[in-house]
Amino acid sequence: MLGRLNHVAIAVKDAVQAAKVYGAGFDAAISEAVPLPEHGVITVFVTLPNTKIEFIQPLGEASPIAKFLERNADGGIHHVCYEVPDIIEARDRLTKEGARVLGDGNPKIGAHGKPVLFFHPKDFSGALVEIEQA
Ligand SMILES: CC[C@H](C(=O)O)C(=O)SCCNC(=O)CCNC(=O)[C@H](O)C(C)(C)COP(=O)(O)OP(=O)(O)OC[C@H]1O[C@@H](n2cnc3c(N)ncnc32)[C@H](O)[C@@H]1OP(=O)(O)O
Ligand SMILES: [Co+2]
Repeated sequence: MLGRLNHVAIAVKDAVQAAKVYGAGFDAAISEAVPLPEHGVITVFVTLPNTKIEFIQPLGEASPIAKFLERNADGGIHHVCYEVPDIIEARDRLTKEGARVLGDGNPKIGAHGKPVLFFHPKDFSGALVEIEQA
């Protein structure tokens, strides 16, 4: 049921600035900054051969990453995103195992135009986990 590692997200104050060193230092492909108001973030993606780095910057007053950045002023690894073949089946299996799905439990469309869900970090050894419909 577990697919590819779709991305590793790093929360930062300035996503464009944070991605610069990846472009200049690694000659990596950097996306445009994309605001996702429904998720309270601006995203900038760095493409790797086998996954992506997702830089996320707070957007709006109620950004879910605001407190994370208060705790980690220089930024920090925020979440990992795994692809799953069937997001509803994955949600139901994980909640049956006791993992707490965040929000109302219904998938929302994420940065790649696919349904996504998040699970509480306390149920995944301190790591915030996102799943994305492959
Ligand atoms: C979907 C678009 C895009 C995509 O890829 O497609 C994105 O990924 S958008 C990403 C931004 N959206 C989200 O992160 C949604 C899910 N996140 C949340 O709902 C919150 O961030 C939440 C509930 C995980 C934490 O919110 P907050 O920090 O405001 O809550 P607390 O301060 O009460 O924290 C509770 C507890 O969890 C620890 N914590 C918080 N964030 C993380 C984290 N990223 N990794 C690990 N642990 C985290 C925090 O330290 C608290 O622990 P405690 O021991 O109680 O102090
Ligand atoms: Co993400």
